[in-house]
Amino acid sequence: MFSVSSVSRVNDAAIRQRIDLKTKPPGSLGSLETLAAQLAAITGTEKIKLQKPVMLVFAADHGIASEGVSIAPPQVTQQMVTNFIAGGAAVNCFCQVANMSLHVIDAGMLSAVNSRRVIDQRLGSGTANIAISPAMSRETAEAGLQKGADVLRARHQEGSNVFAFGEMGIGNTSAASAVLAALLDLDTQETCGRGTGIDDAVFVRKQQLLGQALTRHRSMDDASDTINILASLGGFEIVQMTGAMLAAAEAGAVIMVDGFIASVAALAAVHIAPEARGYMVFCHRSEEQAHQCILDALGATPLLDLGLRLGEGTGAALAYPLLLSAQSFYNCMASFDDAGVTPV
Ligand SMILES: O=C(O)c1ccc[n+]([C@@H]2O[C@H](COP(=O)([O-])O)[C@@H](O)[C@H]2O)c1
Ligand SMILES: Cc1cc2nc[nH]c2cc1C
Repeated sequence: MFSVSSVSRVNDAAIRQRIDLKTKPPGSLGSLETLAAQLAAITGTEKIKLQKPVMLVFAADHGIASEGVSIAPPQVTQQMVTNFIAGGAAVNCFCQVANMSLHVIDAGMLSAVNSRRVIDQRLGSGTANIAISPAMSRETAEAGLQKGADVLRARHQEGSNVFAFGEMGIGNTSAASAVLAALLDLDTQETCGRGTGIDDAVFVRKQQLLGQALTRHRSMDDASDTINILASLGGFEIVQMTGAMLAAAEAGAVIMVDGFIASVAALAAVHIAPEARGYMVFCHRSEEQAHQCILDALGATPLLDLGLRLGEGTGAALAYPLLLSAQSFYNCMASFDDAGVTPV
């Protein structure tokens, strides 16, 4: 379904040398040097070229939300989508600062919003309750991967080569924690977190429900197959983000991963096509406790650590200026020769 090539390593030495010849002690720009090297390998050794940055926010609802596993009721998903298109959410503010264009995708909310500013990619009216039955059929999960890929390819054709991934979905930390447990063969006690900020009693109930979901899932045939995991435990936004990330990697574009839920989609994408990992920039460390399991599994050090746990793509929008700074120093900073600086 996806044909992803590894990020080329042939110019690694030239990229490293170019960074080392800039007017600074070697390594003194720290993680920004690693980031610049990655962006150069993806977009061009001579010059990093980040073009038309796009934020894609995938929204969907979750059957398990009916169990009260969030601080908010499911209607908030749609209310926040209305807020996104009105320009009033945190992600709108940060995209404006970063000069990123924001696109909102209805991947399957309880009901559609009547607006041409929402991209309709509905896979249904929310998933089934994963504690009781599969979230969706395998066919729906496959259609979701395809729909996610379609929206990405359309933006890529318009000239974008850097894509940030955010989401909105009441109950989606439950789905993401369940998918994570299945992908990494962990216990749901390790992957369950507090999402929007649930109290102790709700947390215990959420752990119980996720345990039930995993027991149900593990009794299925081919329970370790990634698409089966997404179908059984995932969400419509998670599966579409996975497809869109795979299409971005296929197109040779930069993938900016936001918080916990987007990182679970990234992990699923890497399980489907390991080559996709090289295109991914992990933008921030989420407060959701199991985020670290994903970062460890993918060998990722996030750019920011601000204690965020909002989602929406906020951490990715906040990180985009760092990508621009990496681009700027790589493309514009003088070399020792250019500037006549002789450190030894
Ligand atoms: O991405 C994250 O790191 C993150 C961590 C906690 C919560 N969220 C957001 O909060 C919602 C999910 O939380 P919950 O408690 O409803 O499962 C969903 O809309 C996410 O965007 C997002
Ligand atoms: C208000 C609100 C805003 C959000 N944005 C992302 N997830 C959210 C969850 C809630 C509850």
